[in-house]
Amino acid sequence: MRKVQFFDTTLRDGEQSPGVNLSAEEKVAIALQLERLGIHVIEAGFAASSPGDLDAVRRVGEAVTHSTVVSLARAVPGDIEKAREALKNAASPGIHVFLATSPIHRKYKLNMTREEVLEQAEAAVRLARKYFDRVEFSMEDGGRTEKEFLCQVAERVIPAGADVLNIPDTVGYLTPEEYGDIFRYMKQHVTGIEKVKLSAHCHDDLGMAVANSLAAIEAGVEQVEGTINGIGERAGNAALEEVAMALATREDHYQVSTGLNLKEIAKTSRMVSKMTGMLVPGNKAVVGANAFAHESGIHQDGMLKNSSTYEIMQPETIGQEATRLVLGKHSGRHAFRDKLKSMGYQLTDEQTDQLFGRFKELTDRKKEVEDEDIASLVEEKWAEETEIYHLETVQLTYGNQSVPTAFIRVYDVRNQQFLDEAACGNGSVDAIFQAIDRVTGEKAKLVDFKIASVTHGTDALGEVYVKLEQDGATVQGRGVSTDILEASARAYIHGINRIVARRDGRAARSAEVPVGS
Ligand SMILES: CC(=O)SCCNC(=O)CCNC(=O)[C@H](O)C(C)(C)COP(=O)(O)OP(=O)(O)OC[C@H]1O[C@@H](n2cnc3c(N)ncnc32)[C@H](O)[C@@H]1OP(=O)(O)O
Ligand SMILES: CC(C)C(=O)C(=O)O
Repeated sequence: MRKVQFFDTTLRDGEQSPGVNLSAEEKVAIALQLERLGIHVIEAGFAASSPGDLDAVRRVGEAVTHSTVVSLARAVPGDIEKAREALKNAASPGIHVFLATSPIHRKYKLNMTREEVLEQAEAAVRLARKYFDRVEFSMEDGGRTEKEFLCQVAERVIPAGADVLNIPDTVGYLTPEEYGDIFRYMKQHVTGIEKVKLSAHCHDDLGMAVANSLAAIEAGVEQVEGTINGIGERAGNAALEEVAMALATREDHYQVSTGLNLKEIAKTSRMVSKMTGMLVPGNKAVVGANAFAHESGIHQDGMLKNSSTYEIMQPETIGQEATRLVLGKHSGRHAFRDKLKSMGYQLTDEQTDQLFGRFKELTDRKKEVEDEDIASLVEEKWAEETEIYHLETVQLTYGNQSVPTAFIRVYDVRNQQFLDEAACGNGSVDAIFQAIDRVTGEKAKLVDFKIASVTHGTDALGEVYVKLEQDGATVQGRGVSTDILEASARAYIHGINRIVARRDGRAARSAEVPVGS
């Protein structure tokens, strides 16, 4: 199978992302991880850009042992000398010389004629070749350059010593077909093209960087350039992890091998995100947090039956934790049952169905249902099975100028009737507890009261614990709700139910409690 090598420029073009500034230590750490990933060429920086970057390029060059380490350089002797100085002790050094070739760049940026560009490109490559065994030459803004001029530049730099010829789509302007055509055209028209590797370097201004890179590979390039997580100047570069996974997953189509250690992808992505401070969006292909997460019931059911129904690649392939079935608004019974089972609950079909209804109600109020939410639902259900008074309504009147008043309606399970009462209190919770005492006819002493958040966010479930005492015996009560006052009422009634059950000799059926593992 044809081989395609990966050129990573996270440490150079990636660092050109606004706000990103990597220390030499960080560059070395990322470079060593890129080497573990099997990246063939690592662009460590732009030695002439600052003494700090020269030092970083030097340190990367000396730390990395297998991959080739290159420095970027403009087509001027000063930059080439700096790259040479930075990489003189590198195990496998190289240089990446560039000069813009497009009419726009020639006219407005460089103020150079075509002939001047040809001469400067050739001279720079000739000098670079004196110092380096591996010389890459890039025709900046090649994507917007006249095709026959690209060929003329190529025919000047190849004899001067370039061994890699890169045609970047610097401003992310081309369509995949147009980009592929450039390489096909050059292969047909450049004398000596077989002596060099052709390379693709794409930017993502129109969201086509990965598609363009793949089109270039189809057109026969042997090297693809990009960055981890697609970071880089403006909208960024081609995301190498996406290119790698497209080639691996669709090997049947592309028919190329990369030799990359794909299992290192997730780790590399996390490291780059952490060190650059550039967060990976959840829906990002391959490495986003949701790339292997399934939320909807129909998909989750399919996944549980066979993962190939909704996954074209496995998270393990990129060294990622297993697929996540996220329980939420769109989940169905299969996924819910699977979750209960994985948490160690053994419930009857009837219990599961009843809980599923509540779970659906909860998902209308809460975006993502976590394991703790499920545990709370199950425990709440069990509490109800031992229930004597069931809370129907809690209603509060509160104002900073008035006495808090609570109205409580409970269902008396034994006598099958609704009971109403109201009471005032020192505060909202006190008013609720006093109204519950009245409606149940019980009098309990509150000895402890704790509030905890079960899950995260403003829509989190709140959990209230109470400890009640009556006639020297204490019981605990627990209530859960997205509203903390409702959770308080539930906890208190739970405690009262236990007091009554105990007094009436009705042993709480705690032995039957399904327990989470
Ligand atoms: C497409 C790319 O990503 S290219 C890489 C872009 N990366 C960077 O620019 C990051 C590092 N850059 C830097 O630190 C600085 O720009 C430096 C140190 C390289 C140069 O700084 P300065 O000397 O102050 O020049 P400045 O950046 O303002 O302007 C660039 C100069 O280089 C010239 N130039 C641009 N590209 C090239 C090139 N490939 N070869 C030769 N000269 C070039 C410009 O025409 C301009 O020259 P002028 O001063 O005669 O008008
Ligand atoms: C230096 C070149 C390859 C570049 O980064 C670009 O054109 O985007």
